[in-house]
Parts: sequence; structure tokens; C-alpha cells
Amino acid sequence: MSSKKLIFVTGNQNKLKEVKKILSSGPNPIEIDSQELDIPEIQGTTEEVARAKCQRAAELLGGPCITEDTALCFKAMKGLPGPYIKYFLTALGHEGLNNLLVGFPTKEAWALCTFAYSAGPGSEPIIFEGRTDGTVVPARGPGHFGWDACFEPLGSSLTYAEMPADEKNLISHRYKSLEKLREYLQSLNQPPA
Ligand SMILES: O=c1nc[nH]c2c1ncn2[C@H]1C[C@H](O)[C@@H](COP(=O)(O)OP(=O)(O)OP(=O)(O)O)O1
Ligand SMILES: [Mg+2]
Repeated sequence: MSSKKLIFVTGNQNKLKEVKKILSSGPNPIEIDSQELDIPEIQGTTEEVARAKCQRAAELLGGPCITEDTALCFKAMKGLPGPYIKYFLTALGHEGLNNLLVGFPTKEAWALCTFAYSAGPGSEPIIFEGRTDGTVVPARGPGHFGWDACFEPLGSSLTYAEMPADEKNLISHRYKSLEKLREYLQSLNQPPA
């Protein structure tokens, strides 16, 4: 008999692939199912955006779920575009993201992943954040996943896009937040001390 899998609500296949790979590895693998739902994303801080999306997803599903929001934050712009990076990337492309920073003294940026877990409709989502610092650079490497080609993590000479998947998954914003989510999910399965 198989137990019910946790549902990850996302419309992004690249995210899903990374999440499945990260959660299924290690000593305590977690299997997930996915569902694509069209959920409006509000304006606000990364945490507010993540909470609202997860709450709505749990209502639509009528049960527990996880959602994820990814922000790319430019130091020179006090953290913007942040949660609005999707719209900036769609409108401007990789070159446009670089051009935004022309004239600013620093190209430093950080990738911020916010996972949210809801136990079900009406249950306040719990937030798990992971952050990887780096630099915005002219695009290098395959361009199929978001802004991967123009983000070079600190301490690496490769962009996220140039790295083998396993290497990105060891240092990424997504990996760091998933480790916290994994710990939390495991604590739910422990009998009380
Ligand atoms: O590791 C990543 N490396 C590069 N780019 C990334 C990454 N992770 C998300 N991205 C892109 C996708 C979207 O342009 C924006 C986040 O927007 P975000 O709303 O979180 O994602 P989404 O709408 O594609 O999927 P979802 O249905 O889960 O909301 O940054
Ligand atoms: Mg989205």
C-alpha cells in the first residue's frame, strides 16, 4: 500500500525536476506528486507572496501541499526585482537584466527560494527560505531555465546554467530551502518524545 504523496503545486517543469531530484536523494527520500494550478500571485514581500499562494493552493486542492516562489534580488536595487523577477525576465531577457545594472557600482545579487507548506485549507503556511549569493553576469550556458545563465554563484567560475545539474543542486537557493522543508516534514513523522 502506498501512502499519499505530498503535492507540489507549480506550473514550472524545471523547478519540479530539481525539487524531485533533491528530495528523492539522501538518506530519507521524499516522493512528491505535482499539480499545475493557475494561482494569482499577489504583490508584497517574498514571504507574503509565498504565503498567499500556498494558502490558495491548499484551498483549491482541499488538502496539504507545498508551493515555491523564487526571487532574484539585486543588491544595487535594494532587493528588487525580487519576487517580480519573472516579469522582468520575460520583458527584458538576460541582456536586459544586465543592462538594468549598468551604472551601478555592484552587480551583486542573491537568489532566494521560499517554500511554503500548508497542512490544508485554513491552516497557516509554514515558510522555509534558502539563499545563495552571487553576481549578475552576461549570459553563459544553456538558456532554458529562467535566469540561470546570468547568475554566477559566489565562489564559482560557472553560471548556474553552465553547471551540471548535480552541482547546482548542491549549492542552490532551492536546495537550501528544501533541506529545511525536509527536516520539518521528518519532524512531523516522528512520534512525540
Ligand atoms: O533556479 C532557478 N534558476 C533560474 N531561474 C529560476 C529558478 N527558479 C525560478 N526561476 C525563474 C522562473 C520565473 O521566471 C521566476 C520565478 O517565478 P515563480 O513565480 O517563482 O515561478 P513560476 O511562475 O515559473 O512557477 P510557479 O508556478 O511555481 O509559480 O524565476
Ligand atoms: Mg509563479
